[in-house]
Amino acid sequence: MGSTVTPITEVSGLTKRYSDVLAIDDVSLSVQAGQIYALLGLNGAGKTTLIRMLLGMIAPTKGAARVLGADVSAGQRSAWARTGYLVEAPAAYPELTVRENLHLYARLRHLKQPHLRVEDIIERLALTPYTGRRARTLSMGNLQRLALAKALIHSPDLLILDEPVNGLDPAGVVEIRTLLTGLAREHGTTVLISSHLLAEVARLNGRIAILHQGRLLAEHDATSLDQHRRRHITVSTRDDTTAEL
Ligand SMILES: Nc1ncnc2c1ncn2[C@@H]1O[C@H](COP(=O)(O)OP(=O)(O)OP(=O)(O)O)[C@@H](O)[C@H]1O
Repeated sequence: MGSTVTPITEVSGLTKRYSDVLAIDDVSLSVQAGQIYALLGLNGAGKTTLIRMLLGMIAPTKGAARVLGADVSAGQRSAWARTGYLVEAPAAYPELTVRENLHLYARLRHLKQPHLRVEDIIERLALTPYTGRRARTLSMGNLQRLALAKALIHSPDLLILDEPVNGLDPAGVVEIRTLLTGLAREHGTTVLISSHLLAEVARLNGRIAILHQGRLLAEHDATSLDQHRRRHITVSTRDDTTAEL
């Protein structure tokens, strides 16, 4: 038996141009099963653009991306059933309660035993006190939790999260970190996450890809980043100053 392991996500020469802006510039990377892979970059680095291409929401200008065996760059949609995602602002049906929203998502995903899944995910995302609240009355942090619950409701093999801790208080950030590392460790879930916070992604103990002005500058294992480098990784910004990520 061969021991070749197919990456969960494989990106090769991926490029996205918006008229004169090269949002993603010839990016190649691969994400292995069960890995936590963080895209780290400043505002405008291209994180959301890359994630949207991986989800098949936008087509690349050039290059290829395969996700869970599907050629998403060519419009194949088969990865959707095994992928959970959260991209940009969390969205929910504003007039439905937290529980009603989750039941709706469970139906959209054709889940068996939707009631059990909904109750389980409510507990795991600490949404129990809010189940009867309409989504429009939730705080930003709890709306973010609801969006994560939606992303996880079908126990996906791959979780793609664009800045998932935005809007969460410090305790919420720790909860989400614990949830993500637990999913990867105990369930083998692959997590692809974007962030502009180096300290936060370093704590996930996965692989970190530094994205800047659309280019993938470097990849590091979080464990190999010592405290000094964690504090001092800087990149040149467009105006030639440096900024800490
Ligand atoms: N639809 C679009 N039309 C034109 N330019 C776009 C479009 N979407 C993104 N861009 C540009 O592409 C670049 C990358 O944007 P992107 O949103 O991917 O970055 P980001 O790293 O996710 O930033 P942020 O952290 O602020 O969300 C930016 O210069 C942005 O202005």
